[in-house]
Amino acid sequence: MEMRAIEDIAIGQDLTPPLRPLAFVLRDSALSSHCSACLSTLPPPEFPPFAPAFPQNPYHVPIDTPSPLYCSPSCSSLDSPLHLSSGEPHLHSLLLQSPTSTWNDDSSDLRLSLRLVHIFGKLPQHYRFSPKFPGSMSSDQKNGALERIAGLMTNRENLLFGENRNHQFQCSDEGDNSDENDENILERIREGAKVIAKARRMCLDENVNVEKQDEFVLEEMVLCLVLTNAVEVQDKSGCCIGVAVYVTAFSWINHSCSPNACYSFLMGLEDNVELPALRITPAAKSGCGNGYDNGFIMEGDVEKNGYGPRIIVRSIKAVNKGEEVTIAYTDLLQPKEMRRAELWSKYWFSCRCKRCGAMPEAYVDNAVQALSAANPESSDYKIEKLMQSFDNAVTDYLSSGDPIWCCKNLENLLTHGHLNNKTREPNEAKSPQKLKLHPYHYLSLNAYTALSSAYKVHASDLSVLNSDIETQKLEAFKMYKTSAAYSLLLAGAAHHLFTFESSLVTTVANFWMNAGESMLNLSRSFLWASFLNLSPTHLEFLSVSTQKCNCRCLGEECDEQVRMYIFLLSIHCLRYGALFSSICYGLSAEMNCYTTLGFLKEFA
Ligand SMILES: C[S@@+](CC[C@H](N)C(=O)[O-])C[C@H]1O[C@@H](n2cnc3c(N)ncnc32)[C@H](O)[C@@H]1O
Repeated sequence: MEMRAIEDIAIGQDLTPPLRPLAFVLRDSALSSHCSACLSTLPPPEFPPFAPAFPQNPYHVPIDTPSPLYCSPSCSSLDSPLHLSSGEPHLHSLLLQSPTSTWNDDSSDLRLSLRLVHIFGKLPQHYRFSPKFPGSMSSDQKNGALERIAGLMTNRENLLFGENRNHQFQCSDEGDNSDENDENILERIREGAKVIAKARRMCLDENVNVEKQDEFVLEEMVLCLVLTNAVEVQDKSGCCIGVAVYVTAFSWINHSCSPNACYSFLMGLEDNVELPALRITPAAKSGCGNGYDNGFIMEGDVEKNGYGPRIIVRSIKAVNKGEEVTIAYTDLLQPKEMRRAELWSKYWFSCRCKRCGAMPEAYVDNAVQALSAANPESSDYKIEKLMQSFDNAVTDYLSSGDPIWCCKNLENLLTHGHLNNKTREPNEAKSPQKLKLHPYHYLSLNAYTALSSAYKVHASDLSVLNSDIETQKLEAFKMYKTSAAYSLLLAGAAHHLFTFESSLVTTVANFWMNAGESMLNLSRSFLWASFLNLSPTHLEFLSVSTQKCNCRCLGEECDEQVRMYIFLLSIHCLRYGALFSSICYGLSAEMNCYTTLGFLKEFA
């Protein structure tokens, strides 16, 4: 199934109204920090949020389990009934009985499945299960009709029995360790489905002995449907806080590595008064009778949840009438093999989009793997080692929180490309253990992102912890500058790639906004005061900026000027970012930027 434009559509247009999810849940990690109904951030624990406290309370959840929390009684009354009646409260104790289960890391897919089993049970019969689905894609027809619930593909045949794998392995390289992966996913789904079935039976007070596979087929189907259709819900800062499954108007949109549409979320409970029309339609709809025949359902067709993060799809390229509308399921700045590996491990399909099939390879795919002119060719072995070193530096930073060590390591890798001395290529006596990357290389781009963040974190730690010590303030100031410089470099490098692959617009929008905000914060920093009142011991640092100044001003005035230039540059980056954001997210994104700029007027 695929979705097509019903008319010619210009760039930067809404393709759907904001669609409510069929069901959604928070990730385990966000359960204690966000409201489970409206997803707003909860106050810190000293001021307990609206925790269900007493058994007689209607929003009570019998808990020794990580339970949902709500920001208000109304949010609790919206979400608690579904939470309780789906069997979710029993899930945690069941998972505790199998401490080695991989579902213990995050149970959100299981919780989402439980909610969907409950919701699907209430759908009219014709939506529930369509083994003979009339509108399957032609490649699927070879393998027989697909299993669907409420029109949504379960993909169970593929995930569990690998019916489509033979075809997929022919056109992908992901099959190297496929046997092991196949076993893992099979076991994981079987185990997850059993737990869902048990939680459900406990809730219904039925016999919980679920051992034979045919006793949990429905649960398997729904869990596979979640793995195939669920979308990660991100907050404003891009953090994944939840997962949701949407109606077919969204879920039938296929992936492309060069998509013509993107999506974003609207949080909160309020509904828009004027809703944009749905401008896409299922490809198989014409000739298949009405929408019910092919399972195409809009949110109004099912019992309305009335809450949850709404999703909107927007065009990021002009789309012709009848053209397929596609979105990205993965990070488009990754090289082809990484995208394919991720799509395979997460969704179990081999991408058949034009960018993946392009011969010769698209410029962007070459660029994100480019090595510097010093070593234009190098073995995969060395690149893998370098990749590991980058990963280690970032992982160490995320786990130990030592930004300085991370920055040193990453800069060393970027500048010198040093590999661990012990790392030798097999059968190679003494290879020069260096590998320098091009600034567009995906590892460089990831490193700039990490460096920008790590410098900012360290600068903020320094300025808070040692706010009275002049040298520390100066150090913090330098770090803010370095962080801003890396975010600008990142925006510039990604922008170059965007000029060749316009679907990277969402990425560059975020990078330009980040660069603008970083420089804005730098120009507004109170640390300028200490920079301007430097003692003679710091003159060396001061001279770097004054030497470059052609005006005949005094050092202090000159620094004020530098500050103003940074400020002006930040405005340009923010405006540029806002322009791109308005394509991806609509006018509200642009307005947000101008609100920031409105504030800037006072500052100027
Ligand atoms: C969320 S569904 C999209 C709608 C789906 N085509 C359907 O018929 O319901 C995701 C599934 O669609 C298929 N799919 C999506 N994009 C694809 C692509 N670029 N190449 C191959 N298969 C794709 C895969 O089977 C994937 O698991």
